[in-house]
Amino acid sequence: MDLKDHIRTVPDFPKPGILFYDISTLLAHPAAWRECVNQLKTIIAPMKPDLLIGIESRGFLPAAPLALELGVGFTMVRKKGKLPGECISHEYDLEYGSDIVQIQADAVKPGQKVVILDDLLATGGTLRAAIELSQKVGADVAGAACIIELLGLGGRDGLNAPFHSLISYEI
Ligand SMILES: O=P(O)(O)OC[C@H]1O[C@H](OP(=O)(O)OP(=O)(O)O)[C@H](O)[C@@H]1O
Ligand SMILES: Nc1ncnc2[nH]cnc12
Repeated sequence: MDLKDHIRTVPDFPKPGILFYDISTLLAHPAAWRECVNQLKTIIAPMKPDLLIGIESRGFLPAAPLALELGVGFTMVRKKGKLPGECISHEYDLEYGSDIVQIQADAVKPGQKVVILDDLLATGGTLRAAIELSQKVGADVAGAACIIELLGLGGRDGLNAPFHSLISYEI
């Protein structure tokens, strides 16, 4: 099965000139979504993670079922102000300005081996921030994976962890 057959592209979303890669159609097709989770499992199981980390919000979608499949916990990296209790923050640069991601302070035990998931890698800024945040709270980041990788933006080059993607597009 070709997962690309189940990714919808939407021109000019969320702004003119952006071609949006929409995984809604993949999620809506149980067999294709099962195949996607299986492919992620094949890549991630050999890393033997203790915990999976999903990046808000579309990263939660592959990370949560995969954690169940692997029999490990799942935790969330979220935008600032969304998580209750004590949180650790990491600020990162955007094209214009900056943003802050957070994780709960007790979400990762020191030295725990984690794998970080998102739906899509573009510039890599979001995943890079999640990797750095995870390392800040003491995680051993064994790897990171996305369903979709947009090539030509150098996204994977700035990542301080082994990176895997299931499908890629030249943009
Ligand atoms: O590699 P980058 O250039 O950082 O872009 C990729 C990020 O952008 C999208 O998230 P978005 O901020 O749209 O949030 P969402 O998942 O809540 O829709 C996507 O889900 C990744 O997290
Ligand atoms: N082109 C794109 N499609 C979907 N999600 C994205 N996140 C960043 N760029 C994106």
